[in-house]
Amino acid sequence: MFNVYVDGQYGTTGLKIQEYLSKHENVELLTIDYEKRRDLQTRKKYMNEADLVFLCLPDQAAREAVKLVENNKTKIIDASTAHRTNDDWAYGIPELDPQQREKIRNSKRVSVPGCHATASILALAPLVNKGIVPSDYPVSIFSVTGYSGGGKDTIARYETSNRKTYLEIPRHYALNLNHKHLPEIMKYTGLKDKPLFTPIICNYYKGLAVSIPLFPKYLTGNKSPEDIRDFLEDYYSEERFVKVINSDNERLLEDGTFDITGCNDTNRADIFVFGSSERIQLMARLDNLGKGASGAAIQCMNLMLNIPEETGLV
Ligand SMILES: NC(=O)C1=CN([C@@H]2O[C@H](COP(=O)(O)OP(=O)(O)OC[C@H]3O[C@@H](n4cnc5c(N)ncnc54)[C@H](OP(=O)(O)O)[C@@H]3O)[C@@H](O)[C@H]2O)C=CC1
Ligand SMILES: CC(=O)N[C@@H](CCC(=O)OP(=O)(O)O)C(=O)O
Repeated sequence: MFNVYVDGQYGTTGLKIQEYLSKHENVELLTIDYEKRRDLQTRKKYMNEADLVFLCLPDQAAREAVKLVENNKTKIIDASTAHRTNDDWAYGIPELDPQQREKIRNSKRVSVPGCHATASILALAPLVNKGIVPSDYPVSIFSVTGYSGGGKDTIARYETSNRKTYLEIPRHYALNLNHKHLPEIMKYTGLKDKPLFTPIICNYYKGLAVSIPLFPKYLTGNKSPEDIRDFLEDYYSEERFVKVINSDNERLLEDGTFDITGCNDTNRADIFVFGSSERIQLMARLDNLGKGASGAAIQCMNLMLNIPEETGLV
């Protein structure tokens, strides 16, 4: 049995991680009283008692929390953006390449990827790595997400009875074109130029999908959608949590539209390749609180504690 502590356990990702841990047979959860959740000494005590700590905090608080661990035993998984491009931390996508799972397994410090970043990297990284999408390709990523990705303050704004009318409609954000997930997307796909990334937050709780247009005549070898789909299917063929969806019956709803919530309540990411010999739409969907955050954190924990990777996950 491993002792596990969640710092920020009353926040959105923290509560979701706790939900997973409460059903996990290999771990004992160290709980902190709600009133003590920001008390430095109590947090420090739990962190140093634990075999593994999840940080579910804002970036600056996560950086400070790392310093509270004063022993060599406690492993840390950080859900924030603070350490995602730091080479001393392993990046928490086991499916990234053939080495990544081992890196996570052997690391005491693992950073959980951003939700938009996970979907974008799973779709693009193998293609850039193989040279099919040139590393200087002008990539554009369009992402539609539920509001839980914004954390408890955003959730409260959406769920109050007298909410602003504009929250009822989809809203583009990060229009400074400098969203915080861009550095990790560049680092782990190998893209040389910053993608044009447009996220849109909508009036539903969870579920996210990225759409990435690709024009075959600018890809290496003028690839068709079938070529790209076959390549990705082969690349992820051994993976339990990444699926390339091939059949049209599974791809679309009965009226021909796409279901952004199709991976909700799972730790799965689904990849889709639509299009023709002229235009391709590469898409990936996930639960932003599942494979996009807390599910990915549990998957990494299992690896770091040498527990079967899929334990507690569907
Ligand atoms: N929501 C999502 O889909 C995802 C979130 N993340 C990342 O996970 C982290 C947590 O996000 P999320 O759960 O959504 O955020 P929330 O705002 O829902 O929760 C954050 C929690 O951290 C606590 N907290 C804040 N500052 C401190 C501090 N100095 N000391 C101790 N506790 C503190 C808050 O306490 P209090 O109750 O007092 O406010 C709150 O409980 C963020 O870095 C976020 O970027 C990553 C992937 C996806
Ligand atoms: C809807 C919404 O606001 N989503 C968040 C991302 C959620 C996520 O992946 O978490 P990190 O903050 O840890 O990167 C955003 O785009 O900033």
